[in-house]
Amino acid sequence: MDEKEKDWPEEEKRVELVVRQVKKSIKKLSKYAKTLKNRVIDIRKDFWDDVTVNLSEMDDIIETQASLKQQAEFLSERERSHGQLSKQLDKLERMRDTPYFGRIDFVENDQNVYDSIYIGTTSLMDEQENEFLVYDWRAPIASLYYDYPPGPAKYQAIDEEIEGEITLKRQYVIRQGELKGMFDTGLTIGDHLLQSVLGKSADTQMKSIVATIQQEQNKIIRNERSKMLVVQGVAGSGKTSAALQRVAYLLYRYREQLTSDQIILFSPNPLFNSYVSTVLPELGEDNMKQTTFYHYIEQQLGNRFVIESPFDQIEYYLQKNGELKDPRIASMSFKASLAFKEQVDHLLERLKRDGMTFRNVRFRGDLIVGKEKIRNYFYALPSSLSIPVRLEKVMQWLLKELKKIEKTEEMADWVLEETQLLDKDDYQEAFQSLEEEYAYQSDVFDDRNREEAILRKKVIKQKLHPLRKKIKRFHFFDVKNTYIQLFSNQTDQHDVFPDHWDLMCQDTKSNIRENFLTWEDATPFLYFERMCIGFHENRSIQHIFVDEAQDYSVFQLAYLQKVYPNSRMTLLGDINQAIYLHSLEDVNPLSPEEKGGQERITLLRSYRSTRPIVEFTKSWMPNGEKIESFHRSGRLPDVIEVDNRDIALDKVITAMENDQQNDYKTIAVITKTMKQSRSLYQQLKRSFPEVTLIDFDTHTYQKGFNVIPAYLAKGIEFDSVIVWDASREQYQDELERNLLYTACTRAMHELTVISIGELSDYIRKAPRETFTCYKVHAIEKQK
Ligand SMILES: Nc1ncnc2c1ncn2[C@@H]1O[C@H](COP(=O)(O)OP(=O)(O)OP(=O)(O)O)[C@@H](O)[C@H]1O
Repeated sequence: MDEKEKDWPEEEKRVELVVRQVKKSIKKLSKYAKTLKNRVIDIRKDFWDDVTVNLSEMDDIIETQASLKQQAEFLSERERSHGQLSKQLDKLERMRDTPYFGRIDFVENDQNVYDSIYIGTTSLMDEQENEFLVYDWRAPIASLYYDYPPGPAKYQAIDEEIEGEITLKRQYVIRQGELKGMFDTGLTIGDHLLQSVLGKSADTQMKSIVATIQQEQNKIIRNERSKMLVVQGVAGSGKTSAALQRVAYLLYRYREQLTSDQIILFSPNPLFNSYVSTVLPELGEDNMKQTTFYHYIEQQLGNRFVIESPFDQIEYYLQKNGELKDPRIASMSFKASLAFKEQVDHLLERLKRDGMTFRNVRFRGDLIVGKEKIRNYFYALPSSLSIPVRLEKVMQWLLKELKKIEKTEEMADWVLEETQLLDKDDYQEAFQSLEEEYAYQSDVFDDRNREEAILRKKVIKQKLHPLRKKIKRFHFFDVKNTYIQLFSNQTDQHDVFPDHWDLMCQDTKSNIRENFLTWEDATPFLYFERMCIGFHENRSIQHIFVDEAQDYSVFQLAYLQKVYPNSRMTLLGDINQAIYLHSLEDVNPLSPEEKGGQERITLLRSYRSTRPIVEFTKSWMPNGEKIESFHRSGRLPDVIEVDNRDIALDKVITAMENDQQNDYKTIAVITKTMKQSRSLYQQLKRSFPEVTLIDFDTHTYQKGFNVIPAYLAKGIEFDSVIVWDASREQYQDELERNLLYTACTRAMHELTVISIGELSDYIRKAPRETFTCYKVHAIEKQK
């Protein structure tokens, strides 16, 4: 009998004991929660009984207000406590099922007794509240479990480092409050357990990985030092999982200072938002804010511009097969480059001396302040002042000018005419202010004139209101015409003009004048505008997480850093999955070049896919030999080369039928473009009416069959993936290769790649033993 078997009865007893304690705590808390709930209901019901309302004298009014405030605070304090209790109860409910998942026996140096530390998703004390029955996985001591194999180990307690030895490291499978299995493990936590977790079906919601966090992932989760943490992780290495556990860790570690609304996650697409939305609540934490960069830009500029989405941009690129001779594609590449950012910064520098363009300020068609005058005022301000400060001063000056207009126009005839058009409420208000005035001056008997004066003031205020608002929003500054100075033939801006320069200038100018921003223009324009009028800094956000960070341009990251100056950044991505032209720049945050001011963690092991899928996909990627697979077995990927679309469709249908027989829950047919997805969907619907098409606006996806373009599948995974048309014609350049890699690496258990015509050269590079190849010719089909 080995140690483990010997311990089984004792371990079983301990599970029972802890579950009993959990149940007791649930009972106690439920009782308390019920009382609190009733109390809240009572307070709400009797709210007014306990408030002293007396409005006769000023003193009474103040007293009433104070009494109201006190009562409201009392109520909200109870409501808050009730909310916290409910959360605590939810955590305990989860513990009733799985109270803990791991244990280490740790003996501190210079002591001779070991402590058994049991680790679960939440801490639990014994009844006397003397001892921890279970430690929260985020507690300092729990880091031992993730960081060390049995042997010498240390951890950072609040104010000291504690060294000692781990004498046992054990993993449990506890379900429905019963011990089902246990394993003693080395460094890799529960290879055995990981196998079984990863072998399960993919879900439409991501899972929490607390029980099996790996050492490298733990470094990401518990990193507290870096202002900028960059994680380069191969496909399926657990970047997103680690990021979410990191959010949970930070919320626990800094629970006194940090709340979930001080954390933002920038995710790649709306689908992904819902995919990860359950992880934190599963851990008993509130979700952080989540957005996509596109959504964010839309919020900033969407009321003034129509903004192309990144997905439309990528569609354009893919449909043109990345043809660099295409002027639009040349423009995308140029506008995302560091060279262009330098030009924008150069223009901003020049604008300090010259070049700011303004608009005339007019009121009812009359010129109030001309653009030249504004320009002169701006450039007469001390040049030591920044552009935003000078614009602010111009704004103040213009507002003063408006005040003057208010005075001079008051007696104009048009104002009197307009008073007739005021509505009932305005008259009522005027009447009231007259009454108040007369209350103090009972000898004045000039009400007609006084009323007219009040109404005139009202009219002029109302009429000037929109203009005042515009001035406060810097409408007098002609940002569009100032920005498009970048697109001229001025030689001080360029050493060499990029390809298709004239056409690029023409298109950019006309788009911007028509209030349309292509995706490549959107962030540079916004960056430029904010550098002029000032950034609305958000100082409350403490942490930003950027997933798929390889797809962000220099502008986008520079922008985020400016808007969230107080925030620490965690950038997660995979250079091999870069699918935007700008991602190929050296400045890509995930590119291997060392950059100052960052800490870098690299994840090389892929957990998502079976070993055969990882071996196949890595063989055609640069530095692929560094990618490690987790030893999970599976079938070799099928690669099917056919010579026409009809046979390809047949093959997709057969693969889908097989997936159905294998009982796979989530199956995706992944295409290169949206256009392909749409047409394939129409055809597949005839054989599988339940198939779903995922497009730009899909926010959640269902189990079953999905048809989806590769760039929308970023970040998510499926049991089985069928890649539609991986032919040479479709996948040629570097971005297309990355897209193909992204598509194939979405598969957890099964991968089928279909090519109409000759296979893409990338796949041809894969060693023959990494996939099963079939060639199906039309002639064979006719037989
Ligand atoms: N330590 C772990 N324990 C259990 N499962 C894990 C672990 N790490 C990763 N996984 C699983 O591996 C899969 C991939 O994880 P995740 O999506 O976080 O990877 P990723 O690096 O963000 O992938 P990609 O860049 O390809 O989108 C998920 O199913 C996740 O649950």
